[in-house]
Amino acid sequence: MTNQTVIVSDRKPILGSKTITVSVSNSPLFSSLPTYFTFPPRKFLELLEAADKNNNNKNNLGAGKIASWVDSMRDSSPTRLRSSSHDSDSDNEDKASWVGRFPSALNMFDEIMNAAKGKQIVMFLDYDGTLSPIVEDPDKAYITHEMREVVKGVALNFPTAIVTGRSIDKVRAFVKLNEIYYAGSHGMDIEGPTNESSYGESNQGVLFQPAREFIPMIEKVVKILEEKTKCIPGAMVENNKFCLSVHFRRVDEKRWAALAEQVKSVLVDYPKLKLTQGRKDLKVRKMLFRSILEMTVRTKMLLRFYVKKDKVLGFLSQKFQRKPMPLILFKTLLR
Ligand SMILES: O=P(O)(O)OC[C@H]1O[C@H](O[C@H]2O[C@H](CO)[C@@H](O)[C@H](O)[C@H]2O)[C@H](O)[C@@H](O)[C@@H]1O
Repeated sequence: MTNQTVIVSDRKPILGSKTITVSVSNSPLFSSLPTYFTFPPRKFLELLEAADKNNNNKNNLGAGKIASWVDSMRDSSPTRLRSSSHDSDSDNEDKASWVGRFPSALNMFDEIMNAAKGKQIVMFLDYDGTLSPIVEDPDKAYITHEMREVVKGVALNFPTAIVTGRSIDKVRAFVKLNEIYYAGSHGMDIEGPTNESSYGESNQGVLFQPAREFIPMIEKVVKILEEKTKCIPGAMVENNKFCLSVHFRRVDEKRWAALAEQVKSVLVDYPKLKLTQGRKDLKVRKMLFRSILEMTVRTKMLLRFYVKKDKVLGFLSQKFQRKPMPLILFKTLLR
């Protein structure tokens, strides 16, 4: 029997409490998982980790890299220093350019339906900037009632997962739906629906937590970073359980480079943690796990949609090996 880091929890929705670790193969609990969510074998994770180690000390970033992060962070979404009219002008220009670039899912409806014949459609939804607007305070990124109902409706028809960098507890507290999968901490924490759903399967909080042993390290780094960055007004460190984010959005742009330098200097002592740039945040995590989540669905019998970011792009992919095709999905519904 192969021992995998899959955990079956008796935790209740929203507030996690106790967990127990089980071996997965031949487990009746595991076999109750819908077949479209199978997890990669431990060996696969180990191979990825080995590849990661060979990727020579990525946190040893030069000044050039920090400068390019700062530039791309500036471009990633409007900053608080710009006026609101500028924001809406640039948003409109941006929207016009991406609308022109990608096909509309509605115009391709028949093709999508043809592609879906005999397959199970599965939905992957991003949270921040997709189901909720991007806001300055990450603790206030609320989903509207209308959007919650949309997600619930989707989940009643298709297996639906929210994939996010946040911790599951935080995103679940926002979304408050039991019918969906939550993949928190960039896919390092996966939990199934906690009640019966209309697509027939019932799970009781099945978790996949391949980086569990890193929790103490993340907690330590959160504390160090909080201490180190407290002299920079607006800087915020968010503990996402298996990873963390350092938020720049409320920091004066003139201090971004200094903040990035501080983060980098802490990470030098933690070569197992990777530093990547997000939308006005720097993320610290063990590996790029989101792609692992995407690879968990390995059957050709699926048609997968990814709905990501405020541009509301959907990514349609029939086979996990193939590069997903971007298309505009639910343009009016989700904005
Ligand atoms: O799942 P991702 O798309 O990679 O993003 C994960 C991060 O989302 C949240 O931050 C983002 O949204 C915030 C609220 O709108 C915004 O203030 C922040 O600037 C954005 O980066 C979350 O707070 C982070 O922990 C996640 O890493």
